[in-house]
Amino acid sequence: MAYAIEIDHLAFAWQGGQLTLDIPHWQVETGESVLLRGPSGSGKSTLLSLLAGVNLAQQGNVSLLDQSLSNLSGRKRDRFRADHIGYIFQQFNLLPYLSALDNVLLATQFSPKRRQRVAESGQSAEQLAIQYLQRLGLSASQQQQAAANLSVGQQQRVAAARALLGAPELLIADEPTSALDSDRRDDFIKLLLELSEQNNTTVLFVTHDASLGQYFNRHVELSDINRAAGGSPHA
Ligand SMILES: Nc1ncnc2c1ncn2[C@@H]1O[C@H](COP(=O)(O)OP(=O)(O)OP(=O)(O)O)[C@@H](O)[C@H]1O
Repeated sequence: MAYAIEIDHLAFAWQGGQLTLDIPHWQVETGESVLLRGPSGSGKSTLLSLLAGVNLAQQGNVSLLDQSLSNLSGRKRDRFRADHIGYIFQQFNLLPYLSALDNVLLATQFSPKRRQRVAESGQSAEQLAIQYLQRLGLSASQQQQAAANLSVGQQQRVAAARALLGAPELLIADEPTSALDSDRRDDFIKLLLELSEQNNTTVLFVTHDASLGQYFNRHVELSDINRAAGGSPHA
């Protein structure tokens, strides 16, 4: 069985503090869409920072697509991330002065692999980026606007289009729907999953909202896999 995410004996504490994460074992299979839920402060963003290679675990191993992150140098980790993983962070990390469209195109500018996958689709990166933005509900004129001038909900959609462009094997989303009302949020998630499925992208979606579980193959409570949260792990 191939795993998109595999965690073994992971332990992480912020400096000088108690353990935030103590995860004996956890896996996400290739092709799954998984909702990971936990209340505010339970360590979701901390776990994602380890999956993004922004922070490194003090103990244990995190592998993405069968590649152990701790075996890669910082530079190689950046390359691996750009080539294989799409992220939607809580703060979106858009460049404020670039247009929405140019922000989406950044995904391919930093990754030859993603450019290659776009080329294989028979369309240009720009054509695909425009298609994604359109499907996510941004008009042609909004696509040309600087990211800073878009609403928070629109910025979320730009971040989603950027994460998906170039068909990364894995999409990791950190509560990307908090700025949307519930109808729009449900539409956004359905579309995100539909686009991911078209690209054969595995999805890990992190939220505090359990009502979203219905859209995913699997719903996991962080407290069920994380011993540091006080509960005993079932998985
Ligand atoms: N940069 C940091 N430095 C020190 N402690 C941190 C840092 N980031 C998070 N923490 C601590 O780690 C714990 C888990 O926080 P984290 O942000 O991972 O939770 P979360 O589940 O993502 O919460 P939310 O849903 O509110 O985003 C909290 O006690 C928090 O104070």
